[in-house]
Amino acid sequence: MSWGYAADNGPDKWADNFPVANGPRQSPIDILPGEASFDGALKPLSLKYDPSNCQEILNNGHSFQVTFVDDTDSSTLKDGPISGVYRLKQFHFHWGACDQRGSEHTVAGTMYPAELHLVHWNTKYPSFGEAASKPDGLAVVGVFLKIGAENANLQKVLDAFSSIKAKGKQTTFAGFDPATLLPGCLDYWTYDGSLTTPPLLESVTWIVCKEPISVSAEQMAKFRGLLFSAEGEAECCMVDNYRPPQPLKGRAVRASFK
Ligand SMILES: CN[C@H]1CN(c2cccc(OC)c2)S(=O)(=O)c2sc(S(N)(=O)=O)cc21
Ligand SMILES: [Zn+2]
Repeated sequence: MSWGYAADNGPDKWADNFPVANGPRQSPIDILPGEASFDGALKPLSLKYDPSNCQEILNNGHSFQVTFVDDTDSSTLKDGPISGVYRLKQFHFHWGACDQRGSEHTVAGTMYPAELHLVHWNTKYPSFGEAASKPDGLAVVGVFLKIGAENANLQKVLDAFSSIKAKGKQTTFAGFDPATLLPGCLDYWTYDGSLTTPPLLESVTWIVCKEPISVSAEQMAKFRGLLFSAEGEAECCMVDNYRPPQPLKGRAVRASFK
C-alpha cells in the first residue's frame, strides 16, 4: 500500500517504509519565535519568477501541484540563506478539514488553515532528481494562509480545480505568476530540514515566511472539494494532507528579522 494521510498509511506509519522519518533533520517543525536567533548575515530573499514557465496543474493524490519548466534560470530563488541559484520546480499546498488546522509548520503551536510550498532545486546539480538527495539540494519557501479576504490571485489556481478533482487528473495551466502568492513582507525563519512527505529526504533548506497571505473561508472550502481518490474509486476528500511537527533535535532556527 502506498503512503497517504489515513490512519493505516499516514505520518505515523511512514517510518515503516522510509526509516529517515526518524532522522535528525525532519520537517515540519514548530517554530518558536522567541528561540529563533536573528542572523544579520541572512540576506533578503531574491525571488524572480517568469509566468511563461508555468506549465500544468495536477492532482497527484497527495496534494495538487503547479509545475514549472525548469530548463533555464528564468524562475529562480537566490540569496536569503542559500548560496548559488535554485530553480522553481513546482508549488503545492497542505490544508485541513477545517480552518483550525492544515499547515505543516506551526508558530508557537499555532496552526494555520493551509500552507503553500514553493519547491526549488540547486543548479549546482545537473537535475532536480540529482539535487533532491543532496543535503543542499532543495530550498522550499513556505507561506502560511490565514482566513480573511478573498485572495484573487489564489482564485486563478482554484478556478482550475474542476479539471483536476480526482487523483491523476492534470491540465495545462499557463501564464500564472507565483510571485502573486507571496506576502508583502518577506521576513523569514530558516532551518535545515526535509521533505514533509515520503521519501522524506533530508535535502531541504526551509525558508518559512513570517507573514501569512489571506484566503477566504469559501476558498478553503474549494480546496476541500478535491479528492485523494481516482475516478471510479470511492470518493475520499483531499483534506488533512499535512505532517505534524517533528523533533527539532538540536537544530538552530534563524530569523532574518529582529
Ligand atoms: C509527494 N511530494 C514530494 C514530491 N517531490 C519529490 C522530491 C524528491 C524525490 C521524490 O521522489 C523520488 C519526490 S517534491 O520535491 O516535488 C516534494 S517537495 C515536498 S514538501 N512538502 O516538503 O515541500 C514534498 C515533495
Ligand atoms: Zn509541501
